[in-house]
Amino acid sequence: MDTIIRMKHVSKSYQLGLKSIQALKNLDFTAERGEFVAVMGRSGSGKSTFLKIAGTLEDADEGKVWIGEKEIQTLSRQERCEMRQGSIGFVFQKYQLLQEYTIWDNVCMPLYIAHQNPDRDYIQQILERAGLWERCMDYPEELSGGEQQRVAIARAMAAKPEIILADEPTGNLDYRTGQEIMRMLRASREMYLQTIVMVTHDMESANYADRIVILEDGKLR
Ligand SMILES: Nc1ncnc2c1ncn2[C@@H]1O[C@H](COP(=O)(O)OP(=O)(O)OP(=O)(O)O)[C@@H](O)[C@H]1O
Repeated sequence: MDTIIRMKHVSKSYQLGLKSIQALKNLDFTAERGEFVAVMGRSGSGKSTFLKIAGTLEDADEGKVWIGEKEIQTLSRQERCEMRQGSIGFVFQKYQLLQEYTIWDNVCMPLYIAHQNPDRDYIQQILERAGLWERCMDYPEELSGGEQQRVAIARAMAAKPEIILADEPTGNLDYRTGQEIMRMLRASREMYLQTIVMVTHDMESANYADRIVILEDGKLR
């Protein structure tokens, strides 16, 4: 097995005034290269916190996280940022596209931020696979919710990351459009051998994954 994400004994609390909220408690998790994992759990069970820590957007209070061979806690801020830009693509429930930029520029944005030149053939390929090549000079507000989420997935893939982390990617979409998004995620995993970790409330979406884990009491089972 080739482990790409490993989390060991991870704990995370938030301080709200005098109150401490424990979101994750001694959590262990591994994802193998090419695996598609769905994370479910009731509201407030820590799913987004888990994804942010796996994606190195937030630090754990305790425990360790590895992305490939790299132990995150040992990296400098700059190294961590470069690792994230190169290895991890994010998809959010609310798409988070930049309205004043075209679809093409939205998809290329992670590369512009990392001062890299887009691989134009590859970007065209992922836009074609997303069914959006003809729309690439349009703006996000001219697209439907499902189309915007397909742009967000293409954007997550722009830097050819090994890992895609998706937080409720179908949460804003109707059933049929949600299924389209899941098929797109699954197909891109098969084409580019990415690891996908997806938080969802929706059992239909979770069924596209190879494995479903449940977050409960700050731990996965
Ligand atoms: N920045 C923060 N400050 C304070 N508390 C927070 C913060 N982020 C999360 N929490 C708390 O941590 C717990 C876990 O939150 P998290 O967003 O990870 O849950 P979730 O399972 O993703 O929830 P949902 O399904 O409703 O999106 C919740 O009790 C939440 O209120």
